[in-house]
Parts: sequence; C-alpha cells; structure tokens
Amino acid sequence: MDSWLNETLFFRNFLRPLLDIGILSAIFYYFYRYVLRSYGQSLFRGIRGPLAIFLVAYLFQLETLLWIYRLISPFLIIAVALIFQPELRKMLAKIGRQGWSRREQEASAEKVDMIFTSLASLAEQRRGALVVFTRTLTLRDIADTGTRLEAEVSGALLTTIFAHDTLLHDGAVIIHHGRIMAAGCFLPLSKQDNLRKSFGTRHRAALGVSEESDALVLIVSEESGAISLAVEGVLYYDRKVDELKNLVRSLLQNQANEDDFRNFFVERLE
Ligand SMILES: Nc1ncnc2c1ncn2[C@@H]1O[C@H](COP(=O)(O)OP(=O)(O)OP(=O)(O)O)[C@@H](O)[C@H]1O
Repeated sequence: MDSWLNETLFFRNFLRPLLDIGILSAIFYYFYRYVLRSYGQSLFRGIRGPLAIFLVAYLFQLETLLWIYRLISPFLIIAVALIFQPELRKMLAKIGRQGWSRREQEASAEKVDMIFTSLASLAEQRRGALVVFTRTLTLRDIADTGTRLEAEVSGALLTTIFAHDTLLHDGAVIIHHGRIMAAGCFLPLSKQDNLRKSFGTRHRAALGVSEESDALVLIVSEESGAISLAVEGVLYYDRKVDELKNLVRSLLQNQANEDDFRNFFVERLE
C-alpha cells in the first residue's frame, strides 16, 4: 500500500509534469523546425512586438493592459489571419502534405521526365516557358486567369503550347495532379527588390507564385535558354536538367527534406 502510494506520488509529482513538459517541448520544437522556420518567419516578425508586451503584462499582472488585450484579441486574430494569409496558407499546406504510394511515384516520375524533355527542347529553341507544379494548394484562382485545359500531361502538348505564337504561349501552364489544368495563366509578381536586373517579369512571376504557395515553378528563359526552378521564394537559376529533374521528382513526392534541398543547391541567387 505504502509503495503503491509512493509510486502514485512519484507519478503525480515528478513523472507527470516531466511528461507534460517533455511532450510540449517536443511539439514546439518540431513545429518550429519543420513549419515555422520555413514559413512563419515574417509572421513571427510581425507579431513578436504585441506578443512581448502581452507576456510582460501577463507576468506582472498589469490589469489595464490585459484588459485591453482581452478586448482587442478577437480583432487581432482576424487581422493576423488577413495580413499573413499567404504564410498561414503555406504553413497549413506543409502540415497537410503526405507521402505518395509507389505507383503514384512511378507515374509522377514518368510525367516529370516528359516535361523536362519538352523544356530542354524549348530551351534549345530559345522559347520561353513557365510551368507551375501545384503541391498541396490547388491554385484554382490562378488557373482561372488562363484557359482551362484539363488535359493529360504530354511533352507534345507542352511544346505546342510554348513553341508557337499561339494565344496560350504567354503566361504559365499549371500542372495539378499530373494533368495540365490550364495554360496562359497570370501569376502574381514577386516584390523582391534584390533580383538581378536582367530578370524580367517571367522570372519575377515564377518567384511570386512560389512565395505565395507551396508550388514548384520551372522557368525556361527565352533570352538565355537557362532552365531554373523557383521554390519558396528562392530562385535557383540556370541548373542542370538532371539535377532539377531529380529534385522536382522528390519534392513532388514529398520525399526531399527542405534542408537537404537547400544544401543541394548551395549557391543561392542574390
Ligand atoms: N505575371 C505573369 N504571369 C505569367 N507569365 C508572365 C507574367 N509576366 C510575364 N510573363 C511571361 O513572361 C514573358 C515576358 O518575359 P520577360 O522577357 O519580361 O521575362 P524574363 O524574366 O526576362 O524572361 P526571359 O529570360 O525569358 O526573357 C511574357 O511574354 C509572359 O509570357
């Protein structure tokens, strides 16, 4: 009886708080490591001031400040959700992303190969191209700015879209779940001001959609024939086709760790 009580007390006074704190710390750590560090930096920068004031008010029980916070907190939450909508969207997208089955992986790898063969041929002919692969976010609003195709991915179709001066060659092709959802789409332009002067709107548009979503964007430069990738607001310019192909495959199948990926492309474009 005595030892049982001791064990219970041991559990209540020592093990339980330890478990509580341990599990909570692990959740915070993984949330920071995999989600906030990649997507929430600007979100954190934006709310750290009000958060610090709240903590001080809470610690010292500053009643008036706490009362004000209680009053405005519903509006603050709505304001944060509105202002940081792109960041929150990307965070939730990352949490919802899942691995692929083997069959899906093979099918996707085949399509990615097809697309890269077509892009390499466009690059040789100095035809510009912009191809957006959606991941978790569907990007329907962007697809609606162009012409809906809903067609099976094929190298011939992609080359036709970009190779001739058709109405669809301007703008981006959106690929969703292995199908060409739309072509001639208008992408949001990035506002980054440290981009190379020689980049025009095609590269800026690729960066823009990669900042606002978890999409992968491939760009073929009409001017130089360079093939580049934009992902998470970073432009990896003029990379080898095989390198890009492997990376896009694994990123689409959610196998590549974002850190490995950054190390792989050490050279970051400023
Ligand atoms: N917001 C946009 N969304 C989609 N496509 C766009 C957008 N803005 C421009 N483009 C595409 O980029 C083309 C213009 O490319 P521009 O020469 O300005 O860019 P660039 O980055 O210098 O690329 P390149 O190296 O191919 O010349 C347009 O004809 C159009 O097809």
